[in-house]
Amino acid sequence: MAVLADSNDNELKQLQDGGEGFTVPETNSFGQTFRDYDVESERQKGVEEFYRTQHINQTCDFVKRMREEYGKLNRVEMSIWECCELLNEFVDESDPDLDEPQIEHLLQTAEAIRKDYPNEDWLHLTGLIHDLGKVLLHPDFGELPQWAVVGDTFPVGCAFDESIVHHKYFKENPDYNNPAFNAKYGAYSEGCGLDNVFMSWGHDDYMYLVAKENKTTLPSAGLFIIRYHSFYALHRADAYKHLMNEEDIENLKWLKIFNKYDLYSKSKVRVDVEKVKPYYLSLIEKYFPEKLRW
Ligand SMILES: O[C@H]1[C@H](O)[C@@H](O)[C@H](O)[C@@H](O)[C@H]1O
Ligand SMILES: [Fe+2]
Ligand SMILES: [Fe+2]
Repeated sequence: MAVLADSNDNELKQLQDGGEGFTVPETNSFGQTFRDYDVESERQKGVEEFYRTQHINQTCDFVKRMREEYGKLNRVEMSIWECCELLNEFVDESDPDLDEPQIEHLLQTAEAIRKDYPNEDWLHLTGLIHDLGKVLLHPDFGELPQWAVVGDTFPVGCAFDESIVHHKYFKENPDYNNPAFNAKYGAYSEGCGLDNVFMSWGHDDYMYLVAKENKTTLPSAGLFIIRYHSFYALHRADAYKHLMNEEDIENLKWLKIFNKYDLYSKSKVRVDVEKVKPYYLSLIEKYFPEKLRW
C-alpha cells in the first residue's frame, strides 16, 4: 500500500495518472474541511434542512414499508453499467463536499482505491457501485425525495446516537418518544448482528438488497461496505458497537479503509470515463449477472 503524503494542492495532486498512491486532500472542492456540518454557507443551509426532514421522517414503520416494497425488485431490468449512466443526472443535496453528478463520484472513488489496492479488484467494483442505490431518485423508481435516498444513515428501532449529524432534529421523529424504540437496545439485543438491524431507508440498504438478491459473488466485506458506508455513527464515531457480531467486527475494518476513498476522493477533477470503462465492465462481468432486477 502506498504511503500517504501531506499536501495542500489537493486538486492537482489527487487522481492524476501515474503510479503514485492516493493523496488525501485537506479541503473539499469548496475549499472547506470535509464533513463540516456547522460551517456558514448557502450549501450548508440546504444540507441542514435536508437532515431536518430526514430525521423527522425516517421512522421504524417507514423503513419496514420501504424495505418490503423495494425488496420486490420488480421495477426495472438493467445492467450495472446502465445504472451508472442513469446516475449522471443526479446531484446529492445532503453532501456538503460535492455538487458534481454522481457518476463522477463513483469513478473517483473506485479509481482512488485502485491506486492503493491494485490487487483487490472486488474493492474497486464496490467503489464503483456503492452509491448506485441513488437511482431511487429517478422517476422509474418512484422519484423518492432526497431524504429517503441520501445522507448519513442510522439504525431505527433503538435510540438515535448523539454522534449523528444534526441529532437535534430527531426530537420531532415519532419514534423518539416511543419507549419501545428509544432505549439503547430498543427492538434489538446485544450482539444481534447488524444484519438484523433496520437501517434508515436509502441508497445503501437498497443497493445491498439489489446486489444480494441478484446473487453477486462479491465477498461479504463488499456487501457490508455497501450497506453501511453512510453509517458514520458506526465507522467514524464507534457508536452502536453493542449490536455488532463477530463478522461485523471483521468487516468493519474494510469499511474504515473504504471510507477514506469514498470521502476524500470527492473533487472537481474529472475521470476519463471512456478510458476506464473497459476495466470496470470486466469487473462487472466477473461479479454480477449481465442484467439485474431492480
Ligand atoms: O451526503 C453523503 C452522501 O449522501 C453519501 O452518498 C453518503 O454515503 C454519505 O453518508 C452522506 O453523508
Ligand atoms: Fe453513499
Ligand atoms: Fe459515496
